[in-house]
Amino acid sequence: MTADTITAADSRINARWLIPVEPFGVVLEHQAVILQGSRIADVLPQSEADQKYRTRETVNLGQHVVLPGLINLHGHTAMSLFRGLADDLPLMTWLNDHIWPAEGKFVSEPFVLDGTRLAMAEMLRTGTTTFSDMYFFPEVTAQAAHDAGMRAQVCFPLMDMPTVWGSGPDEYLRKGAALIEQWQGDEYIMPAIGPHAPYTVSDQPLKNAVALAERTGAAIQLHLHETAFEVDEALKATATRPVTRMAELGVLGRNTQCVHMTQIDDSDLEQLVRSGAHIVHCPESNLKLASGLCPVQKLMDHGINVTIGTDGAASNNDLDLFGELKTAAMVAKVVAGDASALSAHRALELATLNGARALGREQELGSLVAGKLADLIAVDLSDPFLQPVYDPASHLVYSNHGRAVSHSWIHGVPQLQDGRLTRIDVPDLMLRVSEWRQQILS
Ligand SMILES: CSC[C@H]1O[C@@H](n2cnc3c(O)ncnc32)[C@H](O)[C@@H]1O
Ligand SMILES: [Zn+2]
Repeated sequence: MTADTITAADSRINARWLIPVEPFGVVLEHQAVILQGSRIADVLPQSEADQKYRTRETVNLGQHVVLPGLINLHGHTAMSLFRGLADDLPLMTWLNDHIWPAEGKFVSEPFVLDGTRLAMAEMLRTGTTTFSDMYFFPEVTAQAAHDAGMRAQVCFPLMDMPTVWGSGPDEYLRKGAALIEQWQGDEYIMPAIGPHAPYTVSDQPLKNAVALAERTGAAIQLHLHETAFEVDEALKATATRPVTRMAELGVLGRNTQCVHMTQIDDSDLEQLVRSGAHIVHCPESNLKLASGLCPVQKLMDHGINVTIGTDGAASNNDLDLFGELKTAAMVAKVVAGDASALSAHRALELATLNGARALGREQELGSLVAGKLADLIAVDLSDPFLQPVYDPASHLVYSNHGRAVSHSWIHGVPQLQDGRLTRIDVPDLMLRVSEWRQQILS
């Protein structure tokens, strides 16, 4: 090998194990990931990398598993500041009697900035590199994510009722269109449309949202069939199931992400398959609010793209996507009556490649393949709670809970190094969080 066959690159990450997600189900050993700028230049055995690359820096991760950064496809990011404020309640009591009054009182631009930073710190510490948000002041969330170097789909809220962000649907759509115009084409921020739910948005704003999505290419994300109550009330009022109403209004399509979907009959299933819509499974929120259970394996067996989200920290009550994967795998097995449902590798796919597909970015994100964007994480398997290692994929889903995530890179930029955040000032953030706590308690 001569010097001119050696390629210069920015960084090299050596890891004991690597799960590329593509091809499916593979665990490689003693691999090197080569980063150049924002992209993965190569993934190859360490012995070959020695011959082929010279890099400015090398990160040696001797007992770690490297995998694509996780994608949390549904949350209300700033609601981290409401974590633990109202527990042990069903959805509509939780919203009507506790959360919506608190939002009316406290949610503002500074609240969203600090709540988003708190959520991003937690997500980065536990392996998430891309998140989706649906909340008030989305322009603040988008800027905060961009400043922190996190990738985010930011869905502006759309509801009939006035809120802290505007007087009603016309204003939300006007501000939302400006958000889309500002951020469309950005590599980090994906602006999107967030109709809250069928029971809070009437037909005309939904039609306007569909028109905006068609005009701009922005995705639509909405809560759908979260509870049996939602479906029963719609049937009583209109004799139509919400999924059917959404299909008739043109809301369901390949660029639509339906969050929750715990209630699915045969006609719903058929319409979901036909539309190509994606499902965002949020098992811990569904369990805590006693909303219901999404039949993940059945949806996947019908070819529907299923992804995963935590929902907000006020209904979860954490943003640890590894914990969510464990819950998803456990619940899927019971719901299907089949212990082989949602295996560890399939669960990892939910939070990586399937999430990327729902965002329309599966060519760029979701797996460790040369040419894709360098969004990746490392999990340290050397701790006693992860020993011995027979199968790293098993440990990631069934034993880890995000505690062992040690490193992450987004767009090739280090975000987490040996468990320390590089771009978020945690002591300053903690002061602000404690001030919010005082204010909310008073
Ligand atoms: C329009 S901004 C988002 C809006 O949604 C509320 N919310 C949070 N979690 C849920 C959920 O599980 N189902 C329905 N609505 C939810 C949040 O408090 C905001 O008001
Ligand atoms: Zn939600």
